[in-house]
Amino acid sequence: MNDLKNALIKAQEDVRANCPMAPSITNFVTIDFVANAQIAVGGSAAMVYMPDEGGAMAEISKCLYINVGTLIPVHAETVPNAAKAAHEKCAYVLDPVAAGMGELRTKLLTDMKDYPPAIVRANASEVITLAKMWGLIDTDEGKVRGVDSTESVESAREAAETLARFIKGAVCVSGKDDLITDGERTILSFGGSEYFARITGSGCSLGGVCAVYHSVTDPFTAAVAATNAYNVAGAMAEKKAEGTASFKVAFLDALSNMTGDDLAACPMKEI
Ligand SMILES: Nc1ncnc2c1ncn2[C@@H]1O[C@H](COP(=O)(O)OP(=O)(O)O)[C@@H](O)[C@H]1O
Ligand SMILES: Cc1ncsc1CCOP(=O)(O)O
Ligand SMILES: [Mg+2]
Repeated sequence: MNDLKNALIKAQEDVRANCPMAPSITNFVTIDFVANAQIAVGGSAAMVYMPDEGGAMAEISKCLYINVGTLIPVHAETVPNAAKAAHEKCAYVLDPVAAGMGELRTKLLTDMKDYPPAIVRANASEVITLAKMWGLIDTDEGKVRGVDSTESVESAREAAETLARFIKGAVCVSGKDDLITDGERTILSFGGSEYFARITGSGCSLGGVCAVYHSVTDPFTAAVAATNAYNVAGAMAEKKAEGTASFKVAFLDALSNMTGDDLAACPMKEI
């Protein structure tokens, strides 16, 4: 655990020192929150849409963020172009929002098996569904109910570990407690706030923040750094919040003051 804590401290220092740009192809609902969270932790944001833009961004950044939350026809070209370019030239974080819903989403996510992300950040249902889609596990679990999870974080452990080994990266399953694994090590990160489940975009923005940290460190450390940042900042924000809107503001404030020591102090447990 001490090695991990030191890596978290270094990751936060490197992000603040280098302000890495982690470009996103992300949904229209939460795009502003994603950009603001990325900037708050010390990174820089650039949101793109067009079929040639993800490839161009893969040339000038270390990690892209792809979130399939609100698909429109242009994404049929934009998403695979960006994912292929990022897989070859740098890396990408995937949020498979509402995996299993609709033909285009299913095709885009299924095809990503051939050019996988370095980090999958999703809720339990989405992680189980993606692992099933890629033929990595066989289970009756993984029922899709729009963008929210119907499964517990613990029930996604096998799917997450199998997926992490397949992508040779990390999987972060979010929920009340968050599970992060690289297929060898699996940890739980604690904290956060129930307010997260009452605002939209906490999951989406967490994926964008994973991409910022993965621009300076390995997938597992990056996924833990982002998750711990949310757990620490979420707990701080809850103390100030008077409702969901003031929670969101206080959360971004806390994220913008995040230090490496805060990330290392977040309660974690190896399981
Ligand atoms: N009940 C909860 N208590 C504490 N933190 C939570 C809770 N529900 C979600 N979170 C946090 O909210 C963020 C987004 O997770 P989640 O809501 O599972 O993603 P999604 O929005 O994609 O379904 C994560 O940082 C997670 O830890
Ligand atoms: C509500 C909604 N609909 C399509 S994408 C989206 C945002 C989901 O955000 P999150 O999974 O972070 O709550
Ligand atoms: Mg989500």
